Order: sequence, then C-alpha cells, then structure tokens
Amino acid sequence: MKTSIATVSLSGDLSDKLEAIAKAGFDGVEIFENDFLIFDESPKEVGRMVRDLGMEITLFQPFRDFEGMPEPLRSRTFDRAERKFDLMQEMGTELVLVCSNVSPAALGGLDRAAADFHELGERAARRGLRVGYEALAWGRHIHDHRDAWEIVRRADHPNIGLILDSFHTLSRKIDVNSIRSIPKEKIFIIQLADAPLIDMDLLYWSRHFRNMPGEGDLPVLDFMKAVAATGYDGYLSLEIFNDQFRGGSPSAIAVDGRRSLIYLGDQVKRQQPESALPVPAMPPRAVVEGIAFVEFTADEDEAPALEALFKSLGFSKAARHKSKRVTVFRQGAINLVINTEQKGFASASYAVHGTSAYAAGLMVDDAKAALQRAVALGAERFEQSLDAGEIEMPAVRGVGGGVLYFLDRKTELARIWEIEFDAIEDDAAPQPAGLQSIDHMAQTMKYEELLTWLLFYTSLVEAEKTPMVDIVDPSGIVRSQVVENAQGSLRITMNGAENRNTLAGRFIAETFGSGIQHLAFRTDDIFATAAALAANGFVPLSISPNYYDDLEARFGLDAEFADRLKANNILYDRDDSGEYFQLYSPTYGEGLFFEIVERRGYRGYGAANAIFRIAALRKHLRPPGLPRA
Ligand SMILES: O=C(O)c1ccc(O)c(O)c1
Ligand SMILES: [Mg+2]
Repeated sequence: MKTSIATVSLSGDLSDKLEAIAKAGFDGVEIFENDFLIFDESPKEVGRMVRDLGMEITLFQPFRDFEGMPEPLRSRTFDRAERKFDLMQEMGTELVLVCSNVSPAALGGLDRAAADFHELGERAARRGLRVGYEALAWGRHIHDHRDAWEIVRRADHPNIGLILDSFHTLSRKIDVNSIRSIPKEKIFIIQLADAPLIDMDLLYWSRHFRNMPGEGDLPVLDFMKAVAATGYDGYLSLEIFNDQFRGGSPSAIAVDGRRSLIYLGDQVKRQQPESALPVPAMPPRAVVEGIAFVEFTADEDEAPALEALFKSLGFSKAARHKSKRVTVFRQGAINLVINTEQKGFASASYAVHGTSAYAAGLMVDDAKAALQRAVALGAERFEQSLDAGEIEMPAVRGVGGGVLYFLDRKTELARIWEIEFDAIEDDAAPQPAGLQSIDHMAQTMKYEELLTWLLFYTSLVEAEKTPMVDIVDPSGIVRSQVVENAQGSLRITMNGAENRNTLAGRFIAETFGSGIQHLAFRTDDIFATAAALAANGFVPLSISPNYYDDLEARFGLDAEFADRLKANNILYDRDDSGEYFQLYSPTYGEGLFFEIVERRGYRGYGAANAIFRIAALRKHLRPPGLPRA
C-alpha cells in the first residue's frame, strides 16, 4: 500500500515537514502550494529534497478557479496553468489537483467545463503531465464527485482524471456506492480525511477540523471500501486541515497519519478480501480479556505509604519478585505491582514522574501477535534486559512514555506470577473489600494528545471509541473520551486537559507528563465494600451534603436510600442502561486516586457526577506554589 500525506497537514517549514513525513515511513508527499511559496528553495531543490528522503511527489495542489470561466478570465486561467506546469516539471511531479471553481465569475454547465478540461488535458499531455479534478464540497457549481466524474468522463482525455477526497463526499453525505462504477484508471489519486461530526459551515469544518481516518466520525471505511471495489491500487493520501495539527509536533502527527492509513487498509482487506489494495499482512486487532496488572514505580521512602493505601483498599501482599525489588498486591483478579528498583525503566520513570503508575499489562488472546500488530502500526517497541529466570513480556511504549505490556494464556506469560515471583503470606493482610477486577483505567493527557491515543488503542485492540464528553472542572473544561470493548472487559477513559489548573491539568504539570491518573475497581456490592474499607481504616473522599439533596430530588430517591449513599460518600447515577455507584479515595501524591464502582447494568462512567467528585478531590491537592511534601 502506497501512502502519502499533504504538507498542509503538518506544522513547521517545508523541510521540517518533509523530514517528519519520510521518518514516519510515507512513500510520497503532496506539495501544498503555499508551503512551497513561503519556502526559499527552488522547485528543483524541493524535488531533490523529497527524492533524497526516498519519497516521491504524488501531487502538486491546489490549482483553483479553473473551469467554466468567461473570457478574458478563461485565457488568463490557461496561462496560469502553463506557469504551474513549468513549476511541476522543475519539481518533478506529474500530477496536479484542480479543485472545483468557487469564483462568482464561474459559469456553470457540464459541457463547458468538460471542454475546458479537454483543452487542459491537451496542454498537460504535451509535457507528460496529468490533471485530477476534485469537487470541493462548497464549489460554486460542482460540489459533488458524481458531477465532477461526469465532467471528467465528458472531457474524454487520458490526461484528465478524477480525484476523490473522502471529506468532500462524506461531509455532504453523498452515497459512496456511486464510486464503485468509476473505472479505476480514471481515479488519479485518493485523498483521505475524517472529521468529528459538528454542525457547521462546510468550508470552515473542512479547513479547521479534519482529522486522520478513524479519529473522527465520518464513514471513511465505507468510502474506502467503495474505492477499493473499483480495483484502485494507487496512493492513499492524507489531506488534513486541522488547527491543532498545524501547531503540533510534525513527527507525532505524521506517525498518527501513517498509522491511520495502515489501519484503514487493514480493515478494507479484512472486510473485502478480494480488494486489490496491497495491504501489509498483520495479525487482527487483539482481543482483550482484561487489565492483568498495573505497575507503580516508587522509591523506598514513598512505597510504604502506597502500600498502606493498597492495604486499606483490601489488597494483600501476595508475591515478591525473585531477583528484583518488586512486590505484587492482589485482590480478586486485580494485581497492583510496586517496583522500587534503583535501575531500569521503573527507576528512570520515578526520576522523571515521581510515584506513578507507569505500566499496565493487557491480557490478550495472543501477546506476540499483539506486539507484531503494534509494530506494524508504527508503535515503539519497549525492551529491557532480562535477569536470569525472567521471561520476555512483549511491550510497547504507551501514553506519556509509559509501558503497555501484553500477556496471554497460551504461553508461559500466563504463569508470570509463579515463574518470576515467590508467593508470600501476608501476616498483616487487611480484610478483603470485595474488589474483583479493574473496571477502568483513566489516563490523563493534554487535549492535543487525545486523538493520538484514541487511534493507538482502537487500531491495536478490538475496542471502539465513544463520543466525547465535556467534564466540567471548577478550573476549566476537560474533554473525556472512552475506548471500550463490547464485553466491557477493557475500558480506558482518557481525559484531555486544556489547561494546567484543572485536576487533570495539575496532574500533568506536577508529574511532568501524561499517565494513568486513576484506577476504578469493580465490586458487586458497594455497601459491603464501603463497610469493609471502613474496617481497614480507609477514609473515602468526602462528598458535599448538597450533592445528596440534589440527587434525591433529581431521581426521586427515597430518603433512606439517599441517606445511605450520603453516609458512605457514594455517588449515584442512573440511566436507561441501569444504576451506577461510585466511591472515591482522596488524591494521593500529585493527584493519583482510586475509585470503586458497582454497575447494575449501567454502561457509562458517571459523567454527571464528575463535577462533584472533582471539586472534592481538588480539596486534597496542596495549594499551588507550595513545595512538595
Ligand atoms: O480547502 C480547500 O480550498 C481545499 C483545497 C484543496 C483540496 O484538495 C481540498 O480538499 C480543499
Ligand atoms: Mg482535497
């Protein structure tokens, strides 16, 4: 599969962009005219730069306001085209994109436009160039690829073809099946972009909110399947106008872009195996059975406080690593690991982020296959030297530079706790609190990173993203989006902080980066759990009494039940799917905390309660400006 991306998709000057694009593994690049115009090197030099990086220029674009012009504008348009043809020949690219005319001067008429394209085709052919026509969703007369195709068909010239851009077709909800009957040799290139569903002016939506296929809400896969049905086997080229990407890291955005194309190709191939699209073979998305463990890094001084917190939550010390300072705390199917090694990655993470949950392990159907897929999607493999007797656990780098491990039940990874650890009897074991599994893992990151990690997880494991929810923190908005599988055995909530004053923003600022901010454990009986926790000396996060008054009124709860919730500081939510109960710990250290949930059919995450628990959690943060305790 040949991949390309338009320079307009990334931030930086042309040479920064080209370098990031090549490094991410793209085969080609669309030169967006403005990126060239503001660059000081000659067209020839730009062409050389691209080829030196091992890529080709797939397209030069855009050429605007061409077809259907009355004289004398028409002649001037052809002169302008000849100038651009000169430039393309110097640069060494043979394809130019003409987007549909938006000029008020443009005259309509398919035949008039076709005649103009026929003449342009003649001129292009003389120089060995080709012209692709794209219908802009807001074109004056042409804003539908079906009309653009009709013009190309009538132009009847081998050097004139069609360019399909998923955004223009999907933003207008045009039936993608209309693509299936277009002869593949008349499709000169495919441009791809997704976008979040926002009701706004098409041009503004397109120029500011496009994102990578799979990051938004448009049916880009359906579009691509229709394209593949034509037998198209050429370039897939990203053209992403996005304000955030323009200001982001060009290399990170380029990596996301290539991942999005590989994942898209993979889905097409799986759903339409007969398609000619040459897609690299890779294992399917991993099926996740659950979060097998979460590992914390701490130093010897801080570990006892963390251990005490785990114990108050009903976790017992269960195993000690045979050669490392690593201890496992267990309750139900939950394994919490504390690593106080002075060397290796845990120690390096501690040096940068302090006490933090720096790694997690997913129990998948096939750990090796999961790693293979992750690497095929451009994830960064994580490896660390092994001591004698240790087994290699496949892993990649995840959110905030942390580690995501893969385990499975069909290899010795299933017995990691027996192979690498010695079981221990905990003499001071607390009363178990009925916590059974990790319900969800919450990762906090900057808002700009949300799309990256959504795509990371959804392309790697069998899980889907849910719509974005705005969480109101007294100090600002935090955007929250969930990746979850159908079984509910994997739920990752991601919170994107827009400023550093929110609870989420503070966490990032104080721990020097993104990471796991909280873990939610599942119980089948929240009230029994609350009682067991109290017996262990656990002090829950205290919730304002005003919350319970409102709750009682909002849901028409009976007073006794509301009092019971209040007495235990349990938050409550209810919707069509069922009932939800939440109990929180205060924040630990720089904003890390724990949650206990009971789901009675409920599928959500208690978004309505977020404002209340955030306000309560914030009271436990040290005031800004004070040094660390
Ligand atoms: O927004 C635009 O003008 C524009 C230009 C060229 C394209 O290929 C496109 O999809 C949009
Ligand atoms: Mg386009």
